[in-house]
Amino acid sequence: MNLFPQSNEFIKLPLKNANVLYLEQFYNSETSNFLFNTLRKEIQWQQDNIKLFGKTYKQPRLTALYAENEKPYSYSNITMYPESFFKELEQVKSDIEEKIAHKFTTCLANLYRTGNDSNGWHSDNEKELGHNPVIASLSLGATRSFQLKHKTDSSQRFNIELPSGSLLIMKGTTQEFWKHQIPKTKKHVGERINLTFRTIL
Ligand SMILES: O=C(O)CCC(=O)C(=O)O
Ligand SMILES: [Fe+2]
Repeated sequence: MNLFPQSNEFIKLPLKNANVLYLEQFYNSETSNFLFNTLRKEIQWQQDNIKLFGKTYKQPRLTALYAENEKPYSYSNITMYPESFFKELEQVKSDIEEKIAHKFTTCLANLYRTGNDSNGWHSDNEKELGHNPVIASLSLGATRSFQLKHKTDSSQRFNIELPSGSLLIMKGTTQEFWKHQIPKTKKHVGERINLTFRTIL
C-alpha cells in the first residue's frame, strides 16, 4: 500500500511533540542514481571507532563530514573534522536549502554497506547543533527502515521506509522528545547513502 502518493509537497508525520516532514520523491530515480554513484566514489568514507561505556567499537557504517567552516562535530566520543564541500554535494545542499528555505553549514554522510550496517537509537541533540535544530536527511540507494520512538511515552513509535530520492526533515522539538535509528535488517539489501544536513554553531 502506498500511503504517500507522489507529490511535490511534504507530508507531516503524525507524531506528538515533534515536527517531522517527509517528501517521497525529492529527486527522481535518474538524479538519485547519478548522485548515489558519484557520492559513493567521491566521498572520503571512513570507519571510526566509537567508545560506549568505556569500550571501543568500530562504528557499524562508514561516515564522512563536509562543512563550509572548520568546526569539528563530536558525538559518541568521536570528533570529526570536516572536508570542504565538492560540486555535487554543494548542489544537493543548495537544492535542499532552496526547497525548505533554510541554510546549513555541514553535511554528515553515512554509508550503510549491507543490512548489517546500522545507526543505533539516538537524538541529534549535541550542543553545537543549537536548540531545536533543523536536520535534513536525504536517502540514496537501497531502501531502509527509519524508526522513531518517543523518549518518555513508550506507546509512541513510528516506522517509515526511506526509498532512494526521499527527503526527511526533523525540526522543532523532535530531538528533545524522540530518538531515531536505522536498524540492522536480515533482508539482502544493497548499499545506502544518507546525507544529513545540519548547522554547526
Ligand atoms: O541514515 C539515516 O537515515 C539516519 C542518519 C542519522 O540519524 C544521523 O546521521 O544522525
Ligand atoms: Fe540522527
